[in-house]
Amino acid sequence: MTSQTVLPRSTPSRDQIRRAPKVLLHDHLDGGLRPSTVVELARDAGYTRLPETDPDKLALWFREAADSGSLERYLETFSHTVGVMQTRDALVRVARECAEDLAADGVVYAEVRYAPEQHLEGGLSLEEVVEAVNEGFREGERAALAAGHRIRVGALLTAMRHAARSLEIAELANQYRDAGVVGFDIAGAEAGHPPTRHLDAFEFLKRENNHFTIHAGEAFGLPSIWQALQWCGADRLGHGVRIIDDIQVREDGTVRLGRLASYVRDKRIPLELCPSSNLQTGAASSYAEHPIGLLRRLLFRATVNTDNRLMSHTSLSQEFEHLVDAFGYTLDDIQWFSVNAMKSAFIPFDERLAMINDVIKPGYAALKSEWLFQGPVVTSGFAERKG
Ligand SMILES: O=c1[nH]cnc2c1ncn2[C@H]1C[C@H](O)[C@@H](CO)O1
Ligand SMILES: [Zn+2]
Repeated sequence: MTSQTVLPRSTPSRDQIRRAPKVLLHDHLDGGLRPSTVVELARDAGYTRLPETDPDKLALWFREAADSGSLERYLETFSHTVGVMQTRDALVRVARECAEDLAADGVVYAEVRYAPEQHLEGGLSLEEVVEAVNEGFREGERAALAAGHRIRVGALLTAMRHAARSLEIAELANQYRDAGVVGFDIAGAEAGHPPTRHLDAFEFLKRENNHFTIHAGEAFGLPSIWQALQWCGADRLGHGVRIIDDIQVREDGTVRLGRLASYVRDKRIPLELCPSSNLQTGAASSYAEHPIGLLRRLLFRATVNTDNRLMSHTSLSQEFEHLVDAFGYTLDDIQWFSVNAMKSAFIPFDERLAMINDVIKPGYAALKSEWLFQGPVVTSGFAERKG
C-alpha cells in the first residue's frame, strides 16, 4: 500500500467560523441592539410604542417586520430602536454592547455607523451624541479584552439621504476624525433620494482628504452606483450589489463586464455586501443566487457584512455560514473576504497592514492547521476528515 497525503476536507465548522478573525465594514448601530436592551431601555425611558415587550417576541417581530421585501418598510422598524436611543446613557450602553457582541463573534475590526441627527430628541447635541457612542465603543473594547477578545471599533457618521443635514454631519465627521470617527456615509430610502443631492457634503470631505462610503445599488440600480462613484467620489459602496446588472453571463459561461462594472473591479472599489439584508429587502432571492458568488469568482473587492444584526437576526459568523452552505466556501475564502475588508477600511495604511499580517493571516493559519492536532496521526492511507 502506498502512503498518500490527502489534504483535509476544508469545510469550516461553525465554531471555526466564529473564531476566525473577521472584519466588518457595514453594520448599523441602531440595527444591532440586543432585543433585551431595547425592552429595558424602552421601560427606563417610558417609551410605550414597542410592538412587544418580551425580548424573544420582540426579536421575532423585528425579523418578520423587516422581512417585507421592500427597503422602505424595512426602514420603518428603526423607529423603535432609534426611539430608545435618545439619552447619553442609552447610547453608551448600546455602543458598548455592540463592541462586546461583535468581539464575541470573532470580529477584530469593525466600522459601525449611525446617524447622529436621529438621536437629538432627548436634548443631546450632535457632539454629545458622538462622544457618548465613542465612549461606549471604548468601554466595549475594554470589556471585550477582559473577556479574552480583541477588537477595534471605528465609527462612521451617517447622514439621512431624505433629510438636509449632510454637510453638517460631514463637518462633524471631520471634527472627530482623529477621535474615534473614521468616515462618513449616507443611508435611508434610496429611490427618489439620489446621492447627488448631498454633493456639498462629499465635496467638503474630499477637500479635507477624508473618507466616505455611500449606500448605493441596493434598492436602486446602476444609476445610483454611477452617481455615488463618478459624481460624489465614494471610496466604497454600501451594498453595491446591483452592479450585477452590468455583468452579463453568457450561455457558454463566459462573462462580459459593462463599463461601470469594469471600473468598479479595475479600481478595486470595495463592495460592502450584506446577504441576509438583501434577502429581506428583495435585492436578492436566495443565498445561493446572491450575486456575491459571481462577484467573488470575478475577483471584485467584495466584503461580507451584517447591515442590521437585529433586523436580520444575524451575526457576521452567520453570514459566513450561509455562504459556506451556499457556495462551499473554505477558510481560505473567509480569509480572502476578511483581507479584502481590512484593505478597504478607513484607518491608516500601516494599521491596516499590521492587522492583515499580524492578526488576520496568523489567525487563519492557526485555524487551518487545527486538523493536524485533532487526532491520531495518519501515517499511511488517508482519512477524510472535517475540519
Ligand atoms: O440597508 C440599509 N439601507 C439604507 N438605509 C439603511 C439600511 N440599514 C439601515 N439604514 C438606515 C436606518 C438607520 O436608522 C440609519 C442609520 O443607521 O440607516
Ligand atoms: Zn446599511
